[in-house]
Amino acid sequence: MASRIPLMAGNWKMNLNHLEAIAHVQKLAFGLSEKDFAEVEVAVLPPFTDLRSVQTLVDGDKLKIKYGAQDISAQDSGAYTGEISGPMLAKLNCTYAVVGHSERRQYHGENEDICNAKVKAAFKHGLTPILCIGEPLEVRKAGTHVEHTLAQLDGGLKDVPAEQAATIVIAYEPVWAIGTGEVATPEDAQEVCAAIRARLAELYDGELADKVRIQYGGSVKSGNVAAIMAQPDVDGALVGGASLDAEEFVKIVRFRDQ
Ligand SMILES: O=C(CO)COP(=O)(O)O
Repeated sequence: MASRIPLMAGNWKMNLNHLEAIAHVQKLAFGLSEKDFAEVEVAVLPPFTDLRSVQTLVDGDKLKIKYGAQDISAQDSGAYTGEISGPMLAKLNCTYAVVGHSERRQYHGENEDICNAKVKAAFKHGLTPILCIGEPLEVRKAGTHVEHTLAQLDGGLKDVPAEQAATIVIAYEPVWAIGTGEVATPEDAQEVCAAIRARLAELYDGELADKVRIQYGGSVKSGNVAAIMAQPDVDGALVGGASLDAEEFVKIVRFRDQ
């Protein structure tokens, strides 16, 4: 099995302004050690308006914290009011761009075609997409959560070449577990993450599937992260609410100690 470096990413969603962002990243930098960064990749995903502040801090203090955006436009530039493009994010040295978060799918009508175009836009500009997939509660109840999630994976990766797909991050986020305190059991997370890896092997090949990092997201906290990370196909967490508390996020990064 390939050795996949765990990726702990904090999705701040629409929280923390650009000044609060600086204080928050400073707390993370203070709390995390060289050992943490040697073992785990740590990333923050702030609102667009915070990215410049985060970049300045990370560059100025040579922090090992990575950062990225919560969304990316499918377009490069032009008359797209309110959109932020891949070239703009690349210019800010972003590493990641989240694509297809369930809140974008739900509130902004993002479908598979849009997510696919955004995945391609991220790769085109040297950003790593974190493609979010996962089922709503009614689908889970109907027992078709694996098929539903894999269809989103297929849609997001349509016509994405292997050399790009090998570097993508997939986040399995069951919608019913997001912000609800209702965490999926470690077995639930493993079932779908294993199915995602198996589908990557079908779409590409086993070697590629072995390299791709698959995160779990949905009510991850310091108290449940270790059991989730113990699953063989879970390579990290996409953390919402708990990532807004610096001490808690540091504990999540140190999941091995929990
Ligand atoms: O949506 C999420 C991360 O992208 C998960 O959010 P919570 O951790 O707040 O449930």
